[in-house]
Amino acid sequence: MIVKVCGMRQPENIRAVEQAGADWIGLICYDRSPRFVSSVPSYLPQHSKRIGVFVNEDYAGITHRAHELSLDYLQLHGKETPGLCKKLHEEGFRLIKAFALRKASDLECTYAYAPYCDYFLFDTPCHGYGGSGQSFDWSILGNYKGDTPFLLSGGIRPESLPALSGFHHPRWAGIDLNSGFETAPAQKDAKQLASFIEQFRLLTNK
Ligand SMILES: O=C(O)c1ccccc1NCC(=O)[C@H](O)[C@H](O)COP(=O)(O)O
Repeated sequence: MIVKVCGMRQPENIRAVEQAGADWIGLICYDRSPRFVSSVPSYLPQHSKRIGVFVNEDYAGITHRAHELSLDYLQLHGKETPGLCKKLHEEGFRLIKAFALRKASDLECTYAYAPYCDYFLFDTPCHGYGGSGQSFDWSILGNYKGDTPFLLSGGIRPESLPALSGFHHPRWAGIDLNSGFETAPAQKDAKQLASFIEQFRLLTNK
């Protein structure tokens, strides 16, 4: 299972979260977020994959930051079109498309993105696009019949372990952690994360 820790910014905290066992570390490239990464941190993940999170950014803006931060994956978290995903995919970028799920029919639009995306990320609808700390009804995912693997996101916190151990889906590939492990915006509790990640791996056996 992939464990992504999103919304990181501070160099020493990035290093600590990497050592805590995060497979992927998310850097928010959206200037309206309290977790916005405005410049290049003096330490960037060396072992964890680097994920850049974008909201309704244009092609030039995305590719500029992808090169600047040497991103491994681009997470598109807004209303990006399948056409933009196609263009980025054809340029060799690896993509994660995020979808906010309110109801089962919200899954229908995911299929148009499947040819261009390596992963989907299913999150909670909210005003600011992400990092809300709220979870959504995971039972909706029983209706997801696609082949693209997905990360479960939105409001996952230390107390979520029992619910995660009861969640099953053939395309479930990992979890995305953010505000549930924060001491301040973009500042994560690395000790709490290390303990959670260890227990999650034991529970899911992966
Ligand atoms: O984290 C943000 O501030 C953010 C802002 C705008 C778009 C996306 C954002 N975060 C992306 C993520 O992948 C979050 O981890 C995801 O929304 C879950 O966050 P949380 O509910 O706090 O666990």
